[in-house]
Amino acid sequence: MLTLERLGRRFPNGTEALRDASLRLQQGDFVALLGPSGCGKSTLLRLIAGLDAPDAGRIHWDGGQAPAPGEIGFVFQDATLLPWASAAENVFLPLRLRGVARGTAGPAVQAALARVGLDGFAAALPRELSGGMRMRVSIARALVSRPRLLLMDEPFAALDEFTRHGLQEDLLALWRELSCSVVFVTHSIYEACFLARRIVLMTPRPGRIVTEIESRLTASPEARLDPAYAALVADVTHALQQIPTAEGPLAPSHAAAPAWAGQGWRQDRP
Ligand SMILES: Nc1ncnc2c1ncn2[C@@H]1O[C@H](COP(=O)(O)OP(=O)(O)OP(=O)(O)O)[C@@H](O)[C@H]1O
Repeated sequence: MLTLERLGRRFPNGTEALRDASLRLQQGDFVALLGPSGCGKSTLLRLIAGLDAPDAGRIHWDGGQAPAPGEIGFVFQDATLLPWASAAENVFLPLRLRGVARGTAGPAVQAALARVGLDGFAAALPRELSGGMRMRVSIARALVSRPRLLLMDEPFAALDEFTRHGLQEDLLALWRELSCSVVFVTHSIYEACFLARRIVLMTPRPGRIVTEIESRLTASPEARLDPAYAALVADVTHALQQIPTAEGPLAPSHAAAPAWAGQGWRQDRP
């Protein structure tokens, strides 16, 4: 679907957020970008979305053409809903901005709300919804144009654990149903391991992609109780501990992986 070739981004204030970041994304992938705070994960997502431009390297879309508006959905950490507009109006917004008439958009808006379990809440205002429901509206808004690629920037970070688990499971179901690709930014090793088929690890700033671990877990709620999930978490934790920084390895412990780890398939990058 997309190749990122040695992307670099230095902001006008001199902050070098990314250096030589390379990644290949296939249609139908679910990739988690995992790395410490400030390592450039959001910057990388914004470059993919076309919301910012790299200073170095290039982004190559298969077929040579960047996606049309609506082919990429973006979900942020905050639900970012219009507070005065109903759930349905918020979901309609991206279609409205593209000139789609309200009447024509109605079925798509209803379907998107139903897909995230909010059929009965079309008329509700954001303040009448819980945090998890507001995030569902935000996801419905990203899905309403049936994007090929869904970019998610720590969408569940502000939610309680019960809500987060529910939304993670719903997201997996949506991903399977819609067969879109997902790039998901997170700080959480557990979240990355539960959701993603490919867990991509980044160095501290300037962010580079150093290691990738492939998950062989079944994408289902039961995976949380699978011993292979714990083993994958151990693999990723160990790989993070190995990431070199200017001050030494990223984590204080440089211990060997536990014997029961090793379910994931690891590929180090140059
Ligand atoms: N517009 C900007 N101008 C200057 N510096 C910026 C800008 N945007 C981001 N940065 C800096 O670039 C670095 C990477 O930021 P980014 O938000 O991509 O990191 P992140 O990995 O997503 O962080 P977090 O996990 O904490 O959200 C940070 O040091 C940040 O302060």
